Amino acid sequence: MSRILVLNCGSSSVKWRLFDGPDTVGKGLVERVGTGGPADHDAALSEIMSAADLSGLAAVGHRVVHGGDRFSAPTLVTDEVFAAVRDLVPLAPLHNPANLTGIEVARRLLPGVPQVAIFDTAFHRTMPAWARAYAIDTSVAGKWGIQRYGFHGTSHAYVSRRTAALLDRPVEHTNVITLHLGNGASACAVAGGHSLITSMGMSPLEGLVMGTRSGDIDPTIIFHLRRVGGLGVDEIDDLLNRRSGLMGLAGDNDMREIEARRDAGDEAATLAFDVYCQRVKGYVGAYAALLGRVDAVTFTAGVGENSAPVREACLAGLDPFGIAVDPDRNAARGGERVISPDGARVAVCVIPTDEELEIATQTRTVLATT
Ligand SMILES: Nc1ncnc2c1ncn2[C@@H]1O[C@H](COP(=O)(O)OP(=O)(O)O)[C@@H](O)[C@H]1O
Ligand SMILES: CC(=O)OP(=O)(O)O
Ligand SMILES: [Mg+2]
Repeated sequence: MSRILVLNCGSSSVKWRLFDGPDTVGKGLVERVGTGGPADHDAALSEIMSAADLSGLAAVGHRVVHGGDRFSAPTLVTDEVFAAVRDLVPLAPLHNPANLTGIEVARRLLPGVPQVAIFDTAFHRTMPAWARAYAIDTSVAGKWGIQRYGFHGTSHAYVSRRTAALLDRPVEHTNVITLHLGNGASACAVAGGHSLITSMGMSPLEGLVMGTRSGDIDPTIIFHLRRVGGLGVDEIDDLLNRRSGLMGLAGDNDMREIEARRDAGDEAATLAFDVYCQRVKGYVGAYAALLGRVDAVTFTAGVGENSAPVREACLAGLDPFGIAVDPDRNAARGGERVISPDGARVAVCVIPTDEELEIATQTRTVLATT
């Protein structure tokens, strides 16, 4: 059976996994990278690739965050595809550079091994026109390619499918609100297995509060900082992408630290926690309205899988919507699980995401057709 290496370069971590057929034969995680720029990612990757036994590889599958208008399926990386991903860097400044570094390092160390790109945006290409459009002049939007794309698609697709399986329901008749809460964070309303709408937009900056990203803000803030505050456009970009979110509100992007400080009575950490969780709750309400019927709400990724206090706060007070969390089930640890009380109208689930498995599976489909 063929061996596949998967590289998932996120904004704060590099995850890698080596598959031999369906089995995982090696894996690792390098955390807290990215603060020192792409050099960080290059070093982490070179370390990984020298530590693992990469003989007999059939392919390397790469997570690529922004695929723009062009990519809606897993794609063999050619020079031309590489250039197209590079052209999208301005729309995913924390991610596409790291993804390109991953491809470059893999090409350098594994010459002749096919490289396959799996795009975060692909799952959301089914979003209806009203979910993709921003309400601005359509001629301006058309000229500059301004539209909503959505991200974390590999994760939203995987956990919504696993949610249906856990609940023993057919995917095509299951509506799930998936909450991917990692360093980057996004919500998705998945209707019958398809993305209906998601909180990230043209770039991974829109929507929920994140580790270092603001999520939704009034665009006037940008004009004001430019015109009145005298900040440059690049400074504002840096502020909103790298120095906002939990980091901006409390000086730390790691939810573990925010929780520890909140427990100790720290006001900034308490405010950061509240802004973060109330934003999630607002999206859950909005997406319940858009879906009409909600069968499940599923938490995933670093914060969603591990933080009982965040899960509790995000859904507190939603009993009138049939959404509730059982405190003991929420506090227990484990793999795929239901944390709502028995008989609740909406199942609340925790599903560990597995972007790497999904990427390996999709990489094999490309190999099978080329
Ligand atoms: N036990 C925990 N409690 C709260 N947050 C946690 C815990 N473990 C991990 N996290 C959070 O998960 C984040 C990383 O999530 P992850 O999905 O791996 O990120 P990414 O893929 O975006 O780099 C960390 O920044 C940290 O805040
Ligand atoms: C798209 C995105 O924000 O990814 P990550 O959560 O890995 O930073
Ligand atoms: Mg991630």
